[in-house]
Amino acid sequence: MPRLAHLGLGHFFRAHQAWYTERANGLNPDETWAYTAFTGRSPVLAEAMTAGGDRYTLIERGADGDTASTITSVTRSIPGDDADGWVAAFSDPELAVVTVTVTESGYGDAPTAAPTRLLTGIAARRAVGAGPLAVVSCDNLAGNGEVLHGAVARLAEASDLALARWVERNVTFPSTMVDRITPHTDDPLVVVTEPFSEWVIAGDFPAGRPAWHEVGVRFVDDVAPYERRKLWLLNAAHTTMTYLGLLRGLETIDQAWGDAEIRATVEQLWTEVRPVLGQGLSMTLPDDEMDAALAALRPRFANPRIAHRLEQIARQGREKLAQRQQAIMAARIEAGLPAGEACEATIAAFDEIVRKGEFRVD
Ligand SMILES: NC(=O)c1ccc[n+]([C@@H]2O[C@H](COP(=O)([O-])OP(=O)(O)OC[C@H]3O[C@@H](n4cnc5c(N)ncnc54)[C@H](O)[C@@H]3O)[C@@H](O)[C@H]2O)c1
Ligand SMILES: O=P(O)(O)OC[C@@H](O)[C@@H](O)[C@H](O)[C@H](O)CO
Repeated sequence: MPRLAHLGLGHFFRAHQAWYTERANGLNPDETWAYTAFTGRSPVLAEAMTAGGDRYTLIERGADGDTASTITSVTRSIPGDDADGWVAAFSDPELAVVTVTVTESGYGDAPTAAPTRLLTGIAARRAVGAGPLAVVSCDNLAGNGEVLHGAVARLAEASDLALARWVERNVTFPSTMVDRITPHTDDPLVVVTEPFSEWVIAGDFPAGRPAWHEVGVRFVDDVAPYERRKLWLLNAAHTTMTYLGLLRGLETIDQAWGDAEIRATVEQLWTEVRPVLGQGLSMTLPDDEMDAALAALRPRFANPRIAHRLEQIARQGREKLAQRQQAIMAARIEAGLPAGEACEATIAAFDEIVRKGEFRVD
């Protein structure tokens, strides 16, 4: 039985966590790890993956060409509404790690959101004495592990105090910084992503994990400075390019980056972010790490072949702005600085898009 489970089978999981696992398996053929992957909502992708023998093609699309590989680390794909399949996966003592990518909206208290479903699985696991587990959020949320832990703990405390105690003793919620630009594609068995990839993890894995550390994953004591770096430099820049770009009739990130005024606004955003990047954190990354991140970001945004659509990034705009531009502005104001023109311009563009009603931002 697979020792890994995933909630939120989609594009990013297959370009990132499943890809790292595939590579770790390649280096450790005697100790391979496999995934059971559950969709978050619609069953369509699980059905397509099953019909395709759970093998899919990952295309790493650089500015100059493609590299294609077949990924086999997902061995079972299950529709998210298969409650029996979910309970069976959690009841298996072999299960060691559950990764999660359900978007920002998947952390609420709806029955279909991640916390409720995880608690159902964890309760089943406790009932059969199947042992400890790591639950790893891989969504673009600040403090994603803490957020998920808090949500699961609150639900447990409200329903069953003994279960809440069991969660505290047996389930860990590592925090992660995840990065790999992965646009959505139409073919369910083909995932297109960029060559760049990063995964930084802080936290314990009480039942073990794949040898991700052998394939570039960094294990650190505190992931917050890495998350902050990525969220405020990359994701905030995506948000700025998206709303400014849509207002100008542009369609993709590389087009927005190619617009001199938008590019200048992004560079201005990075200037606004820099003095507050470490604010409220216990450590700040060294300047040269920031410079390296920005030097890598410019060609990533310019990649003309990745076609990352602004309409995709525009979704869930309010949640994203709260974590990105509004958080940056709050940090600047707290530091006695002006709120920041690039952040204000992004929010004004978002408001204009909402007013016009041409694009979905919810
Ligand atoms: N695509 C990227 O470039 C990228 C990069 C880094 C991180 N991420 C993170 O991964 C997340 C998913 O991205 P993706 O490209 O895989 O999207 P996707 O649409 O391909 O897959 C999203 C998955 O989440 C599920 N889901 C969505 N909303 C949900 C909800 N409210 N409750 C429960 N399940 C829900 C969907 O059913 C689906 O299984 C992003 O929101 C982001 O946090 C994505
Ligand atoms: O994934 P979202 O929807 O939070 O934001 C859209 C993009 O900014 C995002 O997916 C990036 O491509 C990604 O975070 C790169 O690692």
